[in-house]
Amino acid sequence: MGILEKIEQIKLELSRTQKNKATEYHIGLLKGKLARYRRQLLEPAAGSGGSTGQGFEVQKSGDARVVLIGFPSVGKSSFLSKITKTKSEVANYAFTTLTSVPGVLEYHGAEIQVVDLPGIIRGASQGKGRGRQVVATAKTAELILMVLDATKSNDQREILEAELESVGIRLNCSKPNIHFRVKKTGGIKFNSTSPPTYLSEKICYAILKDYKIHNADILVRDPECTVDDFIDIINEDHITYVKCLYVYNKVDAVSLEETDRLAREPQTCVMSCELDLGITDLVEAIWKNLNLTRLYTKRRGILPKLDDPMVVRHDSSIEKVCDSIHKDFKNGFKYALVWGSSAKHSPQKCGLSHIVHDEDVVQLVIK
Ligand SMILES: Nc1nc2c(ncn2[C@@H]2O[C@H](COP(=O)(O)OP(=O)(O)OP(=O)(O)O)[C@@H](O)[C@H]2O)c(=O)[nH]1
Repeated sequence: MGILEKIEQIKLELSRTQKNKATEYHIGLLKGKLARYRRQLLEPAAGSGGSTGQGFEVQKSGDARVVLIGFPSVGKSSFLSKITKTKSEVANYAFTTLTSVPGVLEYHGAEIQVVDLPGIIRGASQGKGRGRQVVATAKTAELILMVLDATKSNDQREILEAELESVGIRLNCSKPNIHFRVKKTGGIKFNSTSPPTYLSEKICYAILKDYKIHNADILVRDPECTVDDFIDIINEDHITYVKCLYVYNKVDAVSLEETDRLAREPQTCVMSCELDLGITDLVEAIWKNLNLTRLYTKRRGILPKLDDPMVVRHDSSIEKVCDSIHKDFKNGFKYALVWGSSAKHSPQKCGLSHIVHDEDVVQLVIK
């Protein structure tokens, strides 16, 4: 039996099994197996080089990457052509976007790469080479924009969420608070800081046995952790936690009440590409969600260039700043002078571990 059939069989069994206390052990085991097969499906077959020739690859560039995911004809190309310099083909028939069209959004001095992913993740959960690369691209994004059609039912969102979930992409959540370490000897040790509500030692042992892991330390630090969380932790290398903004387009075609209702949902923006509504608010929401830090670098005795910031990730240290200038830069580093909200006094003399804030001014002093 191929992996795809095995996956289908487990999904069928899961849908047929009633959820209750008596079946939770069985369900947990099935979920563990499902995650294992899905992982295998996404791993490139040995010798294939991970590609089928009709590859999909977009070089990462700029300060951050945003990917657009959505069903055909929801308006992804229209949106992309509004916010970026790249012109992409717009047509009123499905599947215009056959290959990816990367564009660059310039905002607050940052260059944000926006990639329109071809189709949805469909192919990937079927183990197709191209779909696999689409998933890999989505996993390198700092933000996913799920573009939805406000005139259609919410099924579109549920289908996309399930697709992303099945390829190991977790939206708007953080890694479960479980410490897990595989060891060479010593058997399996299960501990928790307070009694877990949903996880049991028995189910963790059974799942690990199925994964052929016989020696490991488990420490559950959050009592609300579930079996799904535990499975994510043992498959950690294949799971990516990404922020997602839900974007409802075509609100010109729905009532004001409906637009208002959608706009009030968490992590949601509404827009109409046709009427040019909500686009600037969405761009601002993208910026806020990316949480980038702008730094103005200066030389001694010269005012900083306020129109040309250097952009680094949130919570970056001076070391990261040096690395983004040049990989050897920190070898010659002596100290940094920092002005702005991260400095206790202006300027503060800082070392490599100092964490910078948005709009700080930094002067790097080298030996
Ligand atoms: N009413 C309305 N129609 C829109 C809006 N934005 C886009 N459309 C229409 O929707 C159709 C699809 O737009 P595209 O931008 O090509 O959609 P897409 O998601 O890129 O589609 P694919 O390339 O097939 O994936 C076009 O006919 C657009 O004119 C909008 O805000 N309101």
